[in-house]
Amino acid sequence: MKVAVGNDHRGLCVRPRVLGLLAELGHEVHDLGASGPAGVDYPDYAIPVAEEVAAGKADRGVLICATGHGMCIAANKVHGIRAVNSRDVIDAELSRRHNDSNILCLAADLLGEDQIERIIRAWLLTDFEGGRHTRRREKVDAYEKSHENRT
Ligand SMILES: O=C(CO)[C@H](O)[C@H](O)COP(=O)(O)O
Repeated sequence: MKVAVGNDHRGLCVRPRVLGLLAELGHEVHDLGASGPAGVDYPDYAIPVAEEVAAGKADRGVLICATGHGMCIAANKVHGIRAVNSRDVIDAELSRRHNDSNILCLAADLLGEDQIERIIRAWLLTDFEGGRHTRRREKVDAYEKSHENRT
């Protein structure tokens, strides 16, 4: 898969491990993250990654900040994005199986690197189950579509 990755200054510490893991797993990585320790603003990284995923230029996105919350909030403003902030493997798997999440947000301050690696591996390997979950996802999509271009 093509995976777009972004981090702010607080996600910088886990960036090498995440980029290395994705490459090791054979994914094509587009790194859009901050590369230095200077304080930056998470929307400047979340939105470009989300736009790549929404446009189909990337299949999935991974975003890392201190808590994962800011990245998740910002990414979900982009139409077509279903970003989740996962703290464990089961949570990440369920977000794929039930919600077809297309961006995974991670908390560098709250998760160890090993846990982050386990979460990413599981999330990338888990498929959307479809069925009743498709109907629910389509209701979200329909709401989003009906509110496009509203000011
Ligand atoms: O987790 C985050 C957003 O959800 C940011 O990484 C965090 O808020 C950055 O904080 P600071 O400017 O104090 O380093």
